[in-house]
Amino acid sequence: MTSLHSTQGTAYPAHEPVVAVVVAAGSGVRLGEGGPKALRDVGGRALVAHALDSLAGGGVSRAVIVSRAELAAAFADALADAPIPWTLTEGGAERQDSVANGLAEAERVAPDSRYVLVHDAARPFVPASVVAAVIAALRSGASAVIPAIRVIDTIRVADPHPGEATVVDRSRLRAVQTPQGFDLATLVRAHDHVRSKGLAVTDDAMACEAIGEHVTLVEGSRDSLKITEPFDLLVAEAVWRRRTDALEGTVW
Ligand SMILES: Nc1ccn([C@@H]2O[C@H](COP(=O)(O)OP(=O)(O)OP(=O)(O)O)[C@@H](O)[C@H]2O)c(=O)n1
Ligand SMILES: C[C@](O)(CO)[C@H](O)COP(=O)(O)O
Repeated sequence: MTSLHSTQGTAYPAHEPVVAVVVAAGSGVRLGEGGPKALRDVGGRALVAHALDSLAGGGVSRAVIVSRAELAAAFADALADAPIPWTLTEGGAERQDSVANGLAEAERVAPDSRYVLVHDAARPFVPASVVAAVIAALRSGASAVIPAIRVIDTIRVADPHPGEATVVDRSRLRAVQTPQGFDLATLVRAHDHVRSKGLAVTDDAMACEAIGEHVTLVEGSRDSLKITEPFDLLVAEAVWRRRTDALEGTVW
């Protein structure tokens, strides 16, 4: 029997499909040499494959990977044993352009998906529990959901005067992660809006706020670090080793 979940007066199946747009079209300049970032290896598996494992574990049913067409064969290799079906589409100059392209492809390949998660391939080790929490918040009626964590350093805002900076109250600060979850039609409308207005956004929740949507926070995870610089790869290796050890019963 299919159970139904009611959101704003409309009934939807509780386990309707969720599509993810996984952006992987960046240049990876800060990571440096070693090939496309999403195809870099941790624990014998490409980062994009780890990302799909995490998304599938949390309840995502199919994925649109956004990258470069000339990497299609390499992605097919890396994702030969992916846990969910995926398709590849071309990226754009900025992350927001890549997301917009991915959304168009998601509407094409997954017209039955009411919800979309937008995820950085550069965050391969997001725990499945975080993915599931984002989806649960969407199913509870939120239209835009972001995972976020507290900051652990004292933070200062740099003043215009060189060498001077002002402390800010870090108890109110949050570092924002992905996957960010949305009602698919709302996010498409948000991206159309920011493009037509020429607005630059660094994440998709910002695009939704630009059309007046409320953004809901759920707890993120430090495991979900964004692999940006070479040091981050070392941390990712450690996160992966801890996970593998946990599966094998080794205590850290
Ligand atoms: N035009 C772009 C830029 C970024 N991204 C993706 O957005 C995510 C977050 O970007 P970041 O980690 O900052 O990656 P890069 O842009 O690749 O890094 P860099 O700035 O060092 O080149 C990554 O998964 C990246 O592939 C994308 O799909 N298209
Ligand atoms: C979307 C994001 O991961 C949220 O923290 C982040 O903004 C992406 O990184 P970028 O360097 O801004 O592309």
